[in-house]
Amino acid sequence: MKPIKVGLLGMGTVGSGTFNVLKRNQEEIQRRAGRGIEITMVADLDVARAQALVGEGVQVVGDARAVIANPEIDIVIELIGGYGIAKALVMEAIAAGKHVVTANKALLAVHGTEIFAAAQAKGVMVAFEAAVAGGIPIIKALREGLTANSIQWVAGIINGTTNFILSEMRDKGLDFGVVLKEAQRLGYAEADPTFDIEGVDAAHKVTLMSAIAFGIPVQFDKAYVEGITKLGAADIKYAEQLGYRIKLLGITKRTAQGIELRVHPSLVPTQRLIANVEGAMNAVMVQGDAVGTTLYYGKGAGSEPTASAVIADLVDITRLHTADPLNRVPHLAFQPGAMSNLAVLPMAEVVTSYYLRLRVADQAGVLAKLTGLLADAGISIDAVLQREADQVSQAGENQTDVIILTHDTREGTLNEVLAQMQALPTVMAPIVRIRKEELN
Ligand SMILES: NC(=O)C1=CN([C@@H]2O[C@H](COP(=O)(O)OP(=O)(O)OC[C@H]3O[C@@H](n4cnc5c(N)ncnc54)[C@H](O)[C@@H]3O)[C@@H](O)[C@H]2O)C=CC1
Ligand SMILES: N[C@@H](CC=O)C(=O)O
Ligand code: NA
Repeated sequence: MKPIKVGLLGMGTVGSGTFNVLKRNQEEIQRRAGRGIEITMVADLDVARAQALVGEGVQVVGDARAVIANPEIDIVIELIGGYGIAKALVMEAIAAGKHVVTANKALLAVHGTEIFAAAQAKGVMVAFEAAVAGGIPIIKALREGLTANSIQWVAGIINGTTNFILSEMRDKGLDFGVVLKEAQRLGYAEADPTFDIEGVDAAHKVTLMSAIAFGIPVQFDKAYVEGITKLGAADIKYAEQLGYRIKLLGITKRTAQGIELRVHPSLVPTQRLIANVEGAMNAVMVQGDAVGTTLYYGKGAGSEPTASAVIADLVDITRLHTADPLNRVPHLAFQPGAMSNLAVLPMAEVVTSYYLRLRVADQAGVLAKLTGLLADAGISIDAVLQREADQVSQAGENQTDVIILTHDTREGTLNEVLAQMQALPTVMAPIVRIRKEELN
């Protein structure tokens, strides 16, 4: 089957990430989608810059309407932003019968009712996973994964720029303005950063989540919005002393009287997971009556994290509209005919690092012997710890514990060294080995 053809409007931070990730992972994405997905036409005001980014094989134009007018294009990705030209282009793409993927939360939070109605009438999809919490699949979780639940509330850190500012101010004592400039440099901030710092961007996102969680129309105009600009450094410090962190939260909650929809700085107990979400990271908590509380964490902004969500929407649309109905949601995510025969490794081939605890005779030269065996096998040591003198008597007058952290090595190699260590007369008990995962 021929690839599905996609037109991309706006080759900026997210547009270039989308192009690059789709190109880099095209083979794997095709095996999931059941059909190739190709960006064949791009529009940007800066044609030369966009052409340099996509290379010669892709047509680049300055007029986005030329993309919409191209009958070969099935899906239009809108990554220009704002309510102006972006709204006109999205409405025109829908009118032309194209599916639309957008990261534009401002547009959907304010004009969503009109846009979704037009798409419904035309029988096309408007997909917007990237619009809320960037790369975190929160729209899919709310819309599909949690579909059995009566959702009670959703609360999240959904603006990377402000979370970055609050973290840097607290940890490094940096000035608000300096950190904001850095967030802009890193591509997190909106074209108009007042949207970030005044809570408007978070309100756009929580408005969309509220609609999906409670089945209500998008109603940005009803949201209470308070940003972080009036927050003093002293409040961040005092909150910390009282056991709280200040986070800009977007909250929407079902109550007997109606729906709460609000964005404001909030004190959150420091021991909560969400209080420890730092930098530009996002996290969304969802409370459902059946599932209880769930938490979704990840990068809410930036070029490729946001692209990840844009492409997930492209795959959804491709599957729904072109795949064999049986394989729209392939059982194992990849189309049945596109499974890989990658081998699952035997444990001996796994590479990881280790914590070792050895009960040894408390004699000179024992430690050197142990570290020598590791060195001979090419296993480097990250840290060594010997029990304190006052702990020795508990282990026995002539014995002590040695703890060794290794760097990464093959499990098979370590097993050979462990066997040699265990055979030493100075090793007095079975060696304890715990694998170590940095998970970063
Ligand atoms: N940057 C981020 O981390 C995230 C951004 N978003 C959203 O994604 C959208 C795009 O954001 P960014 O990529 O950061 O913006 P950007 O400012 O980096 O890119 C926008 C691009 O659109 C082009 N453009 C402007 N007017 C145009 C027109 N009339 N026709 C064709 N091209 C035009 C610009 O030249 C620019 O290259 C926005 O809606 C934003 O809110 C969503 C999640 C994260
Ligand atoms: N400006 C936004 C970008 C993503 O939506 C943010 O800082 O989170
Ligand atoms: Na998302």
